[in-house]
Amino acid sequence: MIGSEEVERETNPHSIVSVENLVKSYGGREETVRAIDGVSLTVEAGSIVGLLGPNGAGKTTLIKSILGLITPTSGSISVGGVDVVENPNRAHAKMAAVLEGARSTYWRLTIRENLEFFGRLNGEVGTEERKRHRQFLERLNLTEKMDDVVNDLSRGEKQRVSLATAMARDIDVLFLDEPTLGLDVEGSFELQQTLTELAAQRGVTILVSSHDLGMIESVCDRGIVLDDGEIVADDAIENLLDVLQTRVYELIVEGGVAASTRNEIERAYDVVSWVEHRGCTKLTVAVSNANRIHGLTGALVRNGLQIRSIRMDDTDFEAVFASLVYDRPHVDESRAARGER
Ligand SMILES: Nc1ncnc2c1ncn2[C@@H]1O[C@H](COP(=O)(O)OP(=O)(O)OP(=O)(O)O)[C@@H](O)[C@H]1O
Repeated sequence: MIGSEEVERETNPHSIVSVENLVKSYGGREETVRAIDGVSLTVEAGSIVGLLGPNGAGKTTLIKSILGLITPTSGSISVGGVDVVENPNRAHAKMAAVLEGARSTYWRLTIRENLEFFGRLNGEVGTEERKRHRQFLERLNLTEKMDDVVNDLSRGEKQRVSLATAMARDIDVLFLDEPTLGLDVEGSFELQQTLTELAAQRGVTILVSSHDLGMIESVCDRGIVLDDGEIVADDAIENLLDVLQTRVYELIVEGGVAASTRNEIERAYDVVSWVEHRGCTKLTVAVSNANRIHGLTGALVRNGLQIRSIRMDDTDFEAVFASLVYDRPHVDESRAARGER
C-alpha cells in the first residue's frame, strides 16, 4: 500500500528469519508430494544453523522457499522483517545462496569480474567494497587466481568463488546446500573456518544443509532435523551429538541367527535390520560410539556366530535418523514379510 510502512513481523527482536506454518506441495491432481508439511521456525541473527535429514526430507525445498525461489503452497516467511512472498526483491537484497549444482558464478568471467558484477547488484562498487572483496579473496586463498577465468579452476576453487560472489554483496543471511561436496579435507576445513568467521565477525546468519555430519557438528550452533517434510528435532548442537556421531555398520555373519540371539542383540543395540541372503545374515546397526562395535562382535561370537565382514556405511542417514533418533521404524522387508516386528 502506498505510504504504508512495512509491518515488522518478528516478535523476537533478535530473529532474522521467521517461517510460520510453511507447506509446500509439488505435483498436480494425480499425485501430490508434500515436501514441507507445516514447518515453523525462527533463526537468531548471527547464528549458524545446520539443516539435517535423510534424502528427500525437504531441506532444499525449505531453503529455496526462504530464498523466495519457489512459492509456498501456504504459510508465511519473512527475512529481516520483509515478507519473502510479497516482497521478493526486497527480501532478496538481504540474502545470498550457494546451492548445490547451481552455477552461482559466470564461468567465462574471471574471479575479479564476477565479484564486480555481483557486487554491483547491491549498488556501486567503490574503494571500500573492493577492499572488502580483496580481504575475502585472501581469506579464501583465491588472491593469486583473481584474474583467472572461473571455468579453469578446480571444483573446490569454484566452490570458494561461489562463496566469494555470494559475499560480494553485503548480505545478512547466507544459505549453503551441501557446501563440502567435492572438497578435500583441507578445503572443507578452510570453508568451515570461513563460515565461523563470517558469523562471528560480520554477524552473517548462516543456514547450511549437509550430509557432512562432522562439518555440521564443528560449525553450527544449532541443528534442525527434517524428516518427511516435518521438523523432528530442533536443538543446540551439543544436544544432538548422539545423532551427529552416529554411524551405521553392516556386519555379515555366516548362516542364520537364532531368535534368542537376535533378541539379545536388539536389547543392547540399535538394530536397523536383519537380512538373510545366500546362507548369510546381514545385520545393520547404528552406533553412536565406534567402541560399541567391539561389544557387538563379542556378543555375536559368544552366540556361536562367525563374522565374515564388517563395514561402516557412512551414507545411510535414513537408517541413522530412523532407527535412533525419532523412533520411526526402519522397515526391513524380509522381516515384515515373515510377520516379525
Ligand atoms: N520440483 C519438484 N517436483 C516434484 N517433487 C519434488 C520437486 N522437488 C522436490 N520434490 C520432492 O519433494 C521432497 C523433498 O525434496 P527436497 O529436495 O526438498 O529434499 P532434500 O531433503 O533436500 O533431499 P536431498 O538430501 O536428497 O537433497 C522429495 O520427495 C522430492 O522428491
